[in-house]
Amino acid sequence: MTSKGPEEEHPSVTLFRQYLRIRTVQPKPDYGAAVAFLEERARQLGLSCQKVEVAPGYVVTVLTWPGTNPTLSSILLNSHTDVVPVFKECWSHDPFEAFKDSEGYIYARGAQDMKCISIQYLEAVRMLKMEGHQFPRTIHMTFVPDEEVGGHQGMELFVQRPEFQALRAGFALDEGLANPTDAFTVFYSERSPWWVRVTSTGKPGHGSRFIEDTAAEKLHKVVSSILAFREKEWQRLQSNPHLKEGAVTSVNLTKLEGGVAYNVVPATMSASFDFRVAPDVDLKAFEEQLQSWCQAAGEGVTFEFGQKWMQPQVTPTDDSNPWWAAFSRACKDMNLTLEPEILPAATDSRYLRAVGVPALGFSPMNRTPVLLHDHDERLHEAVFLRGVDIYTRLLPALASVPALPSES
Ligand code: MET
Ligand SMILES: [Zn+2]
Ligand SMILES: [Zn+2]
Repeated sequence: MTSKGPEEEHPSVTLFRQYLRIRTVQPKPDYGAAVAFLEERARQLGLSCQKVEVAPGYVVTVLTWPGTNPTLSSILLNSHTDVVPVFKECWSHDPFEAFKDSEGYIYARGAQDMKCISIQYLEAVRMLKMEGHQFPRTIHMTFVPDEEVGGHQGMELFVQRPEFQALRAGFALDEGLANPTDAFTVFYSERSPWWVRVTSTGKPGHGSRFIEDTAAEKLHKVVSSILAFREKEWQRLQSNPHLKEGAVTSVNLTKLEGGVAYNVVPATMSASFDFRVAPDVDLKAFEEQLQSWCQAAGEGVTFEFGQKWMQPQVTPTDDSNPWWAAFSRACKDMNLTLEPEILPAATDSRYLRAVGVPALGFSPMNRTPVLLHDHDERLHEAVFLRGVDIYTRLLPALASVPALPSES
């Protein structure tokens, strides 16, 4: 598939730009418009469309292309419909206009994360159907809400529903990251998000006095311990060229709260941290470490979790995994270089892997800077169209994986 001049835009690109204009932006996404768009795609493609309301106003939309052998497990192509907020004044173009510049770059929130993939799945299925193909395994496309705020009103609930069981997913594809080089990154695991709020309590009083045991002093100690740990992990990453970012634990101090006035020493202060814990870390020992940092700071220092993922899973990337074998073979046939890695961030794949569905995070965007969540998020239309081609090769391979030992 090649891109065309501005006078005759490729219809897949036009569709992509239409989808980008739907304002599914957190914290108040227009999910209704996205669902209506997807229902219309189902109608155009002749696919069944199921809507599962996992929480009031939170609909998971499932488009299904039945396979010829209903005894086999299915392929699940997942994408989320929401996008993160923007700092509009920092963009070169309106982030919800899907402006395309003269070189073919499409600027929009969601251009990389991950409205491109939703449309690439749909367009690949459309092409394959149009060419008259049919595959043994059923292909389900799931479009889920709420991923960008943790998936708690989306995939986390969906995987517990009977409608999810009924899909009989054997393998899933979900989002990954762009790769600025010629290669494509594929993610077989993720770090566990641990969002931790440390609250320190101490003696209040007049801002002019040397008060002992203040909340601020003790919070400072915890912040220092955690930032020292951050530095240690950063050095470990820097000093070992074999380690990729997802293989070490990261942490950022993301919030500081407390205080009422310059001259009043507050009795309470808190600091919030976004930890991303590497999948090989002993989580029990890690929690004990948090505990001991807080204890070492003094009395009255506690912590609570805003998010605490406890089930890191790894999808095998060797030929013992027939899904990996099919995926990597199809990529090899297309001459794509794959770089398998652990995703530094978190996606809905963690919920799928936790219920036993092997999943790979893959965003078919090479020669593209990683711009998700950034200003001027953009994707070149040629890269987008190449991605459609890539799925038209991956889907036949995955949907034709022969019956597994567990399926016969
Ligand atoms: C930790 S919830 C997931 C939200 C987002 N995908 C992130 O990694 O930050
Ligand atoms: Zn995403
Ligand atoms: Zn995101």
